[in-house]
Amino acid sequence: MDFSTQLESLRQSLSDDIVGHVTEVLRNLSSTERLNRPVLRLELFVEDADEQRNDDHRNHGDGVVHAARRPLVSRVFDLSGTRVPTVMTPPSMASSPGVIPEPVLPPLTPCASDSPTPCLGSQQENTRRRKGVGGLRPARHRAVVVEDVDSQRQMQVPARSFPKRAKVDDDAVAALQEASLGKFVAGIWEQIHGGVDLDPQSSLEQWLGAAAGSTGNAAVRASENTDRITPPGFGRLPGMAGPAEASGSFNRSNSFCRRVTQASRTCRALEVIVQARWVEHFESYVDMVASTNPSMSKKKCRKAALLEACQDFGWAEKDMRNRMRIWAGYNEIKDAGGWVALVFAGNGIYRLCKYRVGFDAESMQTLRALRPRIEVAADTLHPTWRQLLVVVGESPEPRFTGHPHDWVVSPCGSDPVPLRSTYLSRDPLFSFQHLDESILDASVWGDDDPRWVPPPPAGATACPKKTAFTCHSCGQAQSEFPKQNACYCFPPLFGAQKRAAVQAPVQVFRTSNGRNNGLQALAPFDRGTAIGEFVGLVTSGLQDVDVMSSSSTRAGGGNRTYQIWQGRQGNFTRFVNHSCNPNAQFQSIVWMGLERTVLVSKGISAGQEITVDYSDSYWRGLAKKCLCSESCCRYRTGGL
Ligand SMILES: C[S@@+](CC[C@H](N)C(=O)[O-])C[C@H]1O[C@@H](n2cnc3c(N)ncnc32)[C@H](O)[C@@H]1O
Repeated sequence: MDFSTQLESLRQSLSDDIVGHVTEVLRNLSSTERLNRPVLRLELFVEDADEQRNDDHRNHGDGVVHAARRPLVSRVFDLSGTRVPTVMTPPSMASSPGVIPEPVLPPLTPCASDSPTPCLGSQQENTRRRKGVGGLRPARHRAVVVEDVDSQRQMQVPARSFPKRAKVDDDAVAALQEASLGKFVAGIWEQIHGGVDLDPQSSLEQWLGAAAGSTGNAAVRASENTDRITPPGFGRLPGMAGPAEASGSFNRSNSFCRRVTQASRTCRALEVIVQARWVEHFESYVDMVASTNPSMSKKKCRKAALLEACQDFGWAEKDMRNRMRIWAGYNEIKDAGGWVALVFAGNGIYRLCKYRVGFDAESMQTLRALRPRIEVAADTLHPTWRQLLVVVGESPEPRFTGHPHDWVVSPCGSDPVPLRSTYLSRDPLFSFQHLDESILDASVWGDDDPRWVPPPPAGATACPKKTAFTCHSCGQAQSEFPKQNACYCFPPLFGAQKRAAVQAPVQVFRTSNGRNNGLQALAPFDRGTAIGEFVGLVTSGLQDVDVMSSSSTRAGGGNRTYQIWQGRQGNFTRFVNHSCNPNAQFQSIVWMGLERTVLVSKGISAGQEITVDYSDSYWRGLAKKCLCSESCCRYRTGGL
């Protein structure tokens, strides 16, 4: 019997006997009653003890992760009654121990109906069925700071463990792969959301400035600005300067290199759109030659045009043909995905058009359906990108203006519609202000932010640097300055890696099954990755509207409860729907003394809807049916 057959047979017998016993015993343990959905994760490994000593070197020199290092058995059993299908753990996750953190959404009270408009009700426990209420702005009887909101429709952050980050698979063998349309589209989203600057005017200035700086040639100095653009002494490495100078010189080099890179990126986009347009010129010229020479075959007309082009370009016919084939690919992409797909294409476009893997009618149809969505993202995040199109005679006017999430896109490719229009039937006064940071409801809190968590007394911290703020999770120093910050729990939301200009790659989309809007991931989010902070109005005392309810500990002890309401102000986390089998969850964290709520991925692929579990406290007594369509749906017949 070979090794893999032996493993399979061992796996079978272990699964059926041992697992059955353990599950039965645990099912009756009273300690599991405290868990919402207790699960047992069982992982068995067979390992070579010698090999374990070299644990960091799991790639055995042949680039292959040996089968024995993967779990022999890896299964998750639902102890609440339902057996969850067997999950084979991938090698990269093989070492993550423990139970899968279940997404228990903080008792976020669901947005009653899809209307973000709240109504206030009594603060007493209300157990009868409620109807979702739409209507006017929330009226507060009185701005009351409640210490403990005991009401439904309040989301709370679960006191659960944070979904661990996926382990980087160091053993993965890097292999060159041919580009496919899927990768091409992923590259477009990456370009758009990655902070690339495609403003032709500034790029040109930067390019000239860079050229002047690097050649020292006065003839190419862009302007008197050149000295500002090109860092003095770029040819000198920071190590050659004294420590005092090194940091400043490094920062200037970073900025210079970034600007040159962006300028060359813009030039590349120009090159591709011009080449795509040239193909149209060529075809049009061939048609013209054919119409003026009716006796010539089409083939001969093409050949004549080709030879003429070869002469003008100064290239051999073979080179010209090879290039034309790739440029024709650019043109096909432009026809399906629009100019935007070319401008924001990464380097992958060359390989895609060269090898044409998956370059078929179906792929082009997919790209056609994506085009309006890509345009929404490009127009709103890079409002000047269309100025590049002037070179190919197209209008520089954006089609979509405003914030990226002012538009609701459709998976089928129909035109995006304004966000507001999707709420007007329920709430004629609907408006939504996009926030980067939560704002404090001064009528309730004055300037006393209830999210403030006092730092521990000096000396009580495990942080060696003894800075004022330490992370409650990792115990490391928190700072907005890269050199002082040692907490990397929530990049890119907080701390040194925070990139304010970069928007999370998500879009608000129209759901097809009556849930109004939802949030879709455009790029994958690894398990444990922070997607965004739940921001809105920090207030208190709202009833019968969807709010995130949290409480912080006062300096002198005791809790105070506050709510974050996203009805009129907030960010994209406002559009996350509930699922009984969610792929994200909310997590409470403290960043530099302020409690924050973060939407964290449990493992999300590009194109998936992002969902969380609103929890029982959200659905309890609610006259609404869950439409998550999961087989494990708990509320398909309505609230509990
Ligand atoms: C926080 S909002 C989510 C965004 C919302 N779909 C929208 O268009 O504004 C919560 C509301 O979405 C709807 N919703 C979310 N998940 C749902 C689900 N699984 N089934 C039915 N309705 C859901 C409910 O109307 C709920 O009040």
